[in-house]
Amino acid sequence: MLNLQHSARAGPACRSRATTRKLCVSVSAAGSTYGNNFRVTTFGESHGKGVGCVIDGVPPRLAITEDEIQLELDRRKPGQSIITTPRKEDDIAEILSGVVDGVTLGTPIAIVVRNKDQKSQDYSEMSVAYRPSHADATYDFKYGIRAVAGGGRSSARETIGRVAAGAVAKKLLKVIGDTEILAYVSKVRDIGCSVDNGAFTLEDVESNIVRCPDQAAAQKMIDAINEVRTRGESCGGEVTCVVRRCPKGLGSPVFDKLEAELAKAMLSLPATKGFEIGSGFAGAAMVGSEHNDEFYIDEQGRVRTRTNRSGGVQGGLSNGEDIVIRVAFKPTSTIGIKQNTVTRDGQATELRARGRHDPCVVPRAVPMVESMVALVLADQLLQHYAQCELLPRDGAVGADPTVTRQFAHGRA
Ligand SMILES: C=C(O[C@@H]1CC(C(=O)O)=C[C@@H](OP(=O)(O)O)[C@H]1O)C(=O)O
Repeated sequence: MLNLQHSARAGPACRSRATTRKLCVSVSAAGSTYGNNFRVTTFGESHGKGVGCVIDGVPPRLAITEDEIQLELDRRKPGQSIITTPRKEDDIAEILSGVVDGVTLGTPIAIVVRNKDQKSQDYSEMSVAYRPSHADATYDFKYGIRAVAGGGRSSARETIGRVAAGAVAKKLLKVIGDTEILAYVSKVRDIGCSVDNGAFTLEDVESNIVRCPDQAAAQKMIDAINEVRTRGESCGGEVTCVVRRCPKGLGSPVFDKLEAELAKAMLSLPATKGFEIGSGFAGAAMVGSEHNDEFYIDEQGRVRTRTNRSGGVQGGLSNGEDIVIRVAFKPTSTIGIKQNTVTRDGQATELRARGRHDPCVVPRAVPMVESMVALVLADQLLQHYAQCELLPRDGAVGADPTVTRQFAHGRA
């Protein structure tokens, strides 16, 4: 039985039958699992005992170590620089199952990170009043209860499970197709940058604390974040992600088109408000002959496109060109500026939030974006092999010889 309340008032105080419509529906398991083949469930709250993930469907005999997972978690962890939340966590990953002597068994992989530096007293005002534009209010509307301290699962801390699972997915994609997934901060407020999407490296991204390979722009971005931070304010930005050497044919028409899956994955990250692929919204102003990516055959006999306004996806399927996406993140909603809000029992009030928060989420969002892209691609890779690579092909020029040959020879 599901109660749909039409009023914005919620919680135990609001149980009026007059405002309640009752529907009989079957309630399915909700929200914390992504993927059908490479299937990831994240668990844990920001101020609970720990957070992590369970990954089911990882192929057996994949080499993966805790160090490889830790490398990604270190890029995501709080307290890493002056422009991130000062909460101090080491975020040490423990693999509990599914891996023996650094090799996957094909059984569920469980990874846990224990929480250590919770300061739950910072949330006393927020137990009474909702933070404007935070998940506080909507979690209460939906569930009638919420983990006040740290925001529970609405905290960016939940993304630890995604990043840990993403490290495994990245490794799988690297081994199968030498696929590389790299993201960087491409905008903070209105400060953009100039980066060659075909050439930047992980070292370029990690060469400064804001994670923008354009050093001059990076300094302006850092200054802008510091300026809002010292005022108790926050600001937004954009992350660009590039996938190099993505196998052709990933994505599943019609509802699971690759860009649809990528959009869902990106917009499931905290604080996201926009998604673009290839030409994105700018494509709406072009004519067809400007926008189309003309085909040609390269020196290795592969079907390529000369331009990449499609962003590596055509007809919902990867075409082998670089996948290029952009994700917009809003300003962090928890700020140290007094704002109007309401209490849980319906009184107008003001709130100046205390606690430790990111003045801008994009520097730490970089590994989160890469991880979610990896989860989408790994899931679609397994789906593709399950359906499309069992029977021989007729040698059409569009087939992907690299990936198909590796698979056929069992080198994965
Ligand atoms: C702890 C992390 O980020 C947190 C994200 C966050 C929020 O509201 O999203 C609020 C803060 O939590 P706390 O008040 O417990 O310090 C951040 O520090 C993390 O990402 O690991």
